[in-house]
Amino acid sequence: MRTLDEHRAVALALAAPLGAVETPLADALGLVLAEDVRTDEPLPRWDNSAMDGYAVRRADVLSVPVVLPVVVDLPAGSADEAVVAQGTAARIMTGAPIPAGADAVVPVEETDGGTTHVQIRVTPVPAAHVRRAGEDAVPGDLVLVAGAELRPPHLAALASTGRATALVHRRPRIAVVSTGDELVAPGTPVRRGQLPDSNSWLLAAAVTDAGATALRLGPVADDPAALLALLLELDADESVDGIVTSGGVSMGAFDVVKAALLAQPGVEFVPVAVQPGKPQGLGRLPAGTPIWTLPGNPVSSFASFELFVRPAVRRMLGFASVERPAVAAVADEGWRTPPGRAQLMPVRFVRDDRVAPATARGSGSHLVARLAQAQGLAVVPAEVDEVLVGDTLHVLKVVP
Ligand SMILES: Nc1nc2c(c(=O)[nH]1)N[C@H]1C(S)=C(S)[C@@H](COP(=O)(O)OP(=O)(O)OC[C@H]3O[C@@H](n4cnc5c(N)ncnc54)[C@H](O)[C@@H]3O)O[C@H]1N2
Ligand code: MOO
Repeated sequence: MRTLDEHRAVALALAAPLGAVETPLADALGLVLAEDVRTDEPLPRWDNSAMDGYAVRRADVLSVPVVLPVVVDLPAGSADEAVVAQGTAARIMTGAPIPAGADAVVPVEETDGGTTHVQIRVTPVPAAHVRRAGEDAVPGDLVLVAGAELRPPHLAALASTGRATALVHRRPRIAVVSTGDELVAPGTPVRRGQLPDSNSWLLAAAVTDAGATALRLGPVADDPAALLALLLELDADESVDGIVTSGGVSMGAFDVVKAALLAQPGVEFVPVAVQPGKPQGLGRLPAGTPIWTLPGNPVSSFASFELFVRPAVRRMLGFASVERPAVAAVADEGWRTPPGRAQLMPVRFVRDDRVAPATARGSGSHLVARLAQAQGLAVVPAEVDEVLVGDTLHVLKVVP
């Protein structure tokens, strides 16, 4: 059997960052910047007012109250090349360029608000409420660094420099194929022996949640020839960057994924010393598309995606750090773990740094109903046979 860490490394090695494309800001959230971004302009672009009020020469308002004629109105967006001559004022709104001659802004609250003449009641400090050109960044300044994930403030920074697009690593498109004759689409009647397909929804959503685009297919029947044809079609499709399957990879007489791919030289099926998630397959199809074939038990699919597929998807997106954040947490309950296999126990945080199994009967790989309670996966090493109350655990946080 392969160890958990060995298989993680093989699974991750199937992925490389995808090529960089200019992408409209509207589509760029969550993608990874592929170039440094510098500003060509000073930011702000010109001296402007931080307040709605009056631009004045401070020397004219040293003795207050004083009444000045208002020579011009400057709303935000004004291109007026106004001049405030000695003994005059301009009415100015937040963001409007400071007129030549003015060196301070008096907020409207400190005046009578007049439009032809204004009474100024307070002497401003030098340069009061003037936002200087370039005080945020000067031309040539590095604003964003290659490798950054584009979060909302990053989009604001790009827009502020005048860019409508960003050069980012392309978003991967990942096909998700669930297999099994026993599966029916959710919402359709379930006769004895059948069950609703939950894995294609789980995995497609997990792909989306990881930042990629999911192409959800299936459930497909236990017909190896038909499945192989579908997988080869996806492999040949240049818009598909990876394939994830669920089910049909263990020792069953009808294990369709294994049967379909057994003759593929680029794909291997290996038991991994982990519970849940022991039967695993992965590799490349003939045209080079990476494929991860995950076990069908829902908790196995979930844990396998987290450990073996999500990091690869994150690498395709261009992330340097591809792992979930990990925390040390204390076991609030004890449980037995399978000997000789690492365990991925779905856990919830019961108090700040204490965790308990999220599903009633532990890490059973069929316990899908309450998997949604899980906030983390406790990774218990293979050498540990029992978790005791108070033990410190390594927990991958699967929800923010
Ligand atoms: N003799 C052995 N039997 C099994 C072994 C083994 O080593 N020797 N391994 C067990 C382990 S561990 C796992 S995990 C499962 C993996 O089985 P498969 O990947 O072949 O998955 P299936 O047999 O197709 O399904 C397993 C289970 O999950 C349900 N399932 C499958 N797909 C879905 C879906 N899309 N949505 C919801 N539920 C799904 C399926 O009905 C089965 O109950 O093998 C063990 N057996
Ligand atoms: O490894 Mo299976 O995934 O235990 O249930």
